[in-house]
Amino acid sequence: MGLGKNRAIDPNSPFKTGPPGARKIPTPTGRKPSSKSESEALNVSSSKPLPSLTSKHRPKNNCPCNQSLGSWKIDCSKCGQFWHVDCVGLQGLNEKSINSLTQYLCPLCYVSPVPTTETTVDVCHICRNTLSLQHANLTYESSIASENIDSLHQFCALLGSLDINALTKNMDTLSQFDSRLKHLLLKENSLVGLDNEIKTLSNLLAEQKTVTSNNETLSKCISELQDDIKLLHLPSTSQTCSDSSDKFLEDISEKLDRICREEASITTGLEQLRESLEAVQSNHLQQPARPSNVSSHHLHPAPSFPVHPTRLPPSTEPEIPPVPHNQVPVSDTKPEFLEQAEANELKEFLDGSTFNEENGHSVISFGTPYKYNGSKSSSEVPPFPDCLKPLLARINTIQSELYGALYSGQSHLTAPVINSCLINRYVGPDSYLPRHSDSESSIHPESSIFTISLGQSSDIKFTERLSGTESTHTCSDRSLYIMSRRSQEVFDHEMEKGSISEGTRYSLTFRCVGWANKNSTCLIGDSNTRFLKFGSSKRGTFGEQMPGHKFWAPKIEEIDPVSCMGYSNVVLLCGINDIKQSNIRCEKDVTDCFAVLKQKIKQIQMLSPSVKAVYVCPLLPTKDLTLNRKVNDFNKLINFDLIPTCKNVVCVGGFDQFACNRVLADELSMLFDRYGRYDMLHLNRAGARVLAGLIKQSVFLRLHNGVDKRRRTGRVNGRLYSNVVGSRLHPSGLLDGCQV
Ligand SMILES: O=C(O)CCC(=O)C(=O)O
Ligand SMILES: [Fe+2]
Repeated sequence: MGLGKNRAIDPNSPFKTGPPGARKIPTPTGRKPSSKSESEALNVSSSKPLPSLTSKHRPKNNCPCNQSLGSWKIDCSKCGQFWHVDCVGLQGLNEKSINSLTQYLCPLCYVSPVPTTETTVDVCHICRNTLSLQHANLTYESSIASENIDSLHQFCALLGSLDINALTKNMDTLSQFDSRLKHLLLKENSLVGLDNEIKTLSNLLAEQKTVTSNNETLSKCISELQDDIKLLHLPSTSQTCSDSSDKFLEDISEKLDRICREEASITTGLEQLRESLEAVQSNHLQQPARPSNVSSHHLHPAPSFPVHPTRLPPSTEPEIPPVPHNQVPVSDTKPEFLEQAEANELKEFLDGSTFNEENGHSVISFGTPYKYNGSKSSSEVPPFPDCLKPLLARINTIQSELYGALYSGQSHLTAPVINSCLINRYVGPDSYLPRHSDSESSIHPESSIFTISLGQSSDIKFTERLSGTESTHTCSDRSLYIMSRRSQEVFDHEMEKGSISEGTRYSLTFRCVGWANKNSTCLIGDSNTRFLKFGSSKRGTFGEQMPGHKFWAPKIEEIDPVSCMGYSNVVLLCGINDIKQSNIRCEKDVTDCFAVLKQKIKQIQMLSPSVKAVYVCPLLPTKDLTLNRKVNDFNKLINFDLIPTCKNVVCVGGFDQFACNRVLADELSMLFDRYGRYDMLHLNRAGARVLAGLIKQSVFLRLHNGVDKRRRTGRVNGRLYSNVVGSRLHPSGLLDGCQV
């Protein structure tokens, strides 16, 4: 044990000759030096010469202080000289600790390399130790430095021998190879798609042939049938005739059955062929075609709706299970919502107002302008008149109650505020309201539409678009009915001619509208979205130009397509909790997780025609390299399968910023989780800020066709946006899959 070596030695230790002492023998109670000679001896700077430390005749059993101080003695492992522990600055050492020392070098034997004992008889021992330590450090550092210099030399030599030109060329070739590979992969994808389409078409054509031959059989059957009928008409001549007529009837019913079956198969075949041809022509393979006039409000007569959404050929895509939309045409009604007096006052006000003619009825508006297709009113809309204000307040109370019930326990959220009123006037049985839905993107997706009826009662007809199911709601005088904005994605409503008899009906329709709702965003994500907040307050991450709502989906299966209904943008950040499960081992398992995500995206698009684009965030890198391999597999599928094959799906770009040395960057992530464990995958607030910026950037770039209007530039943070979001992630070179 080298304890003595590293201990600072008390410079005041007196070195005096004295009576011998023994280690482990405690001396009587210690005392402070009191005599003049003692205090002089303690002063190293005193002119009095130090005792000769090299004296051969120095008695070793006595501490050189020559005092019998009350402390333990310790002997030097080298020279055997005994010292009081106090004299060598080791106060506090007791018998046990002295015995546990394996080695102790006394101040006389501990030799500092610089300066040497020969030159430093007069040098204080502290200085010797300090210098020795510094020297040791220096030696160590210079030994390392020389090693480093060696490697530096080797590196420089290597650099010198490199042919930089050849290297650059090789890099170019490699990157060309890389892009060709991506191109080929893409091509292969679309070739497979085309191949499948051709197969389906040729199958259908084959069926068509059968159809033609079926047609021939059909006409043959019909003529046989006609013959049979003729025969039946012949007068019966014998008894056997009734038997044979039974037989005839049997034959006929059999033939009729056959005809029905064949006719059904012909119709289906033709229908399929037509659908498929349409799909190929319009290259519109996923979304159910939405008739262009559906969203137009108060303008067109009832359009026809496809009963089935157009599907991809069955061999390429699995059938998408339909999602229950959980919506009803009318979510609530209140029969006598208005008091008679209030109703009379309102009627009087409306009878004296000037309305503008529209299709089948006339209108007047108040508050925030509500724009819809076919609207003829000017953009100058008067504020709410005093007689409508109490009604508006009552409706807002109901709106906040509805919102509160929908998002109970989330008191930080603010309910939509009803701010617009459109009043329709219908006069007599010729008046009507064309089939439409109130699905304008300016209407708050989480709000409801409130309609109060005054005067003649009438029927409002609702049609579920996909199934064609119809229902009717009767609106009596002074009543209120409520429709959710979400329900507008799946139901149309109209008032048919003849719905009211002679007289006038007013309908006062209240909505929450605003220009920013056109960019309403539904963010569905896992724990890495926890710091993201909608709202224009200081703490909001997306600002007032991008209002929205956050929904929690830790796993892909928990993404609820219903929550997206009525939003313009859907942002998805989900999947890491799926692929990190221990049963997800190989690429195929990751592909299965991805397939669920793809299916969810299609369901969202099928369910909600308002959704203009689905923005998919690639999975963030984690700090686990093994997990990152699965992350890469998943992200590859997003870029090489999802984006090229799905319309209106955008990959949020710029995620390479989150990685440093192939793992989630420390400065953007949490170090520890709330249990104090090392956190592998969560962004910290700085990371969340970057994430929000990237999402916002993707949404705004697409919204403005590649120009970031917030900065009035095609550049993002001074970099070309194509470098930030596009080219790196999207192999086809399209702007991150954006198909505006
Ligand atoms: O008159 C009604 O009850 C319906 C009015 C309506 O649908 C509308 O204004 O959008
Ligand atoms: Fe409407």
